[in-house]
Amino acid sequence: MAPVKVGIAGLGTVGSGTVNVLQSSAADIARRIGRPIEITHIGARRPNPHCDIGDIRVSADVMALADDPELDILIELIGGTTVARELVLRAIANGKHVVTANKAMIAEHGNEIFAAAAEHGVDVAFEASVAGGIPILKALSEGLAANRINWVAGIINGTGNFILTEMREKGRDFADVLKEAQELGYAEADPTFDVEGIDAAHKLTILASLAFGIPLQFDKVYTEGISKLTAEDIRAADHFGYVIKHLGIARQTSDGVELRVHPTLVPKEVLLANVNGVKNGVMVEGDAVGPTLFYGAGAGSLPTASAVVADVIELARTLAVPQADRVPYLGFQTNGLSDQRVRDIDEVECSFYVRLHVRDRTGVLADITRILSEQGISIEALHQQDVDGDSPVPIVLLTHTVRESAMRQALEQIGALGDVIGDIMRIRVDTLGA
Ligand SMILES: NC(=O)C1=CN([C@@H]2O[C@H](COP(=O)(O)OP(=O)(O)OC[C@H]3O[C@@H](n4cnc5c(N)ncnc54)[C@H](O)[C@@H]3O)[C@@H](O)[C@H]2O)C=CC1
Ligand SMILES: N[C@@H](CC=O)C(=O)O
Ligand code: NA
Repeated sequence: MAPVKVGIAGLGTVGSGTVNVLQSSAADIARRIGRPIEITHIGARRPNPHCDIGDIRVSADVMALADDPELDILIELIGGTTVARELVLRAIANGKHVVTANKAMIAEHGNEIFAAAAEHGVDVAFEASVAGGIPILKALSEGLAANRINWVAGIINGTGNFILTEMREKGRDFADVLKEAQELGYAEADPTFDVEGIDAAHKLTILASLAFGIPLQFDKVYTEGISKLTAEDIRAADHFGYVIKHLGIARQTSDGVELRVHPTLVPKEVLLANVNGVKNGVMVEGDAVGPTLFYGAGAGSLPTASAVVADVIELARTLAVPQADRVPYLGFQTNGLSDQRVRDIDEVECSFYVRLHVRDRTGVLADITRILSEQGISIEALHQQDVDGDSPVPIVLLTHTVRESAMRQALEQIGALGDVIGDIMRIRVDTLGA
């Protein structure tokens, strides 16, 4: 049979990995599909020494791929949301299926892209966009399709998890580890996307849509990054029996869904607390299956290419299937998507870790506990560290479950006390069903 012809736009970390996997697994892929996959066109501004593209046609202008009548599938790996969106919409308009690793583009423009794809009868596959090589999107849209999903909680940014792990295990400096993550090809073009939680928010947007059958709503995700975490917090969390992880959490409640990305104290014995380095882990709790955990490399050239090529293989197997008969873009029929509301962060209920520094003066602790009690917040554990001389005294406490709005108001009042010095750190705690 004639080969399935694909074009690859972008020959960076993921693009070169995709070339390498398509080449190294060519014989097995042909055995799976019944015919070969051939890369016939690459969009790149410069060669990449990490892959050998032989005499494959190269265009500096990626739009040439969208207009190439030979291509069955366009693989978008340039990143960003402007040229990539234009490229993908143009390929769709020209009747091509699309595979992408671009979570920013799907989270922010996916609703528009899927509408265009439905109009032109083509598919858009994006497994690589969430948790790299872990087949979590396929798990949600197919493997767990029998379930009503209660919640999804995941470490979904490899760079951030790599930084937190190296800080905790080796006492390394934040900036130094971030630089290494960039050199290893884990970080986004703009690494603030990784450390400020934007990348995780893009991925959570996608996960939540596939879990709950809701439209993509990136603008509704509450997002906090990891850049303000200190070695002191990592040590204090450890003292109380927790590990700090940067989690994306999507939870179904009786009154709407919660969509939030923030550092979280997770009990040490929970499996997710032991997902380290660039690895990602995603927990999904379904009503029939109960809790499940998906683990693997969340970033990097070959692991991400694994997901890209799996999407290409699936499309190549099903080129003749009409779009209406395929797995829907978000796992639910577009006219079956729910319009339930997204809760405000102030409505969320959880327990909190709070760390602050105070002047060593009689009565300051009483002031703090009075304010907490006035807001209905009870303390589960409190640790006050001994210090020498007049140095500020670090106080760390854990609360019982409290509504976010009450915690916020209490911390505003505590912060205004004359004897509280500097910023107060508060981190949400989640036992993840344990
Ligand atoms: N690096 C990783 O581990 C992962 C990356 N992703 C996503 O995959 C996509 C690609 O990421 P990377 O390969 O890491 O980025 P990268 O920066 O290594 O590669 C992107 C390549 O596209 C090229 N490019 C950008 N705009 C172009 C244009 N207009 N015309 C021609 N070439 C253009 C760049 O020169 C670069 O070679 C992004 O959407 C990223 O978020 C997803 C999962 C993991
Ligand atoms: N920058 C991202 C790459 C994969 O999505 C990450 O570190 O997870
Ligand atoms: Na994935």
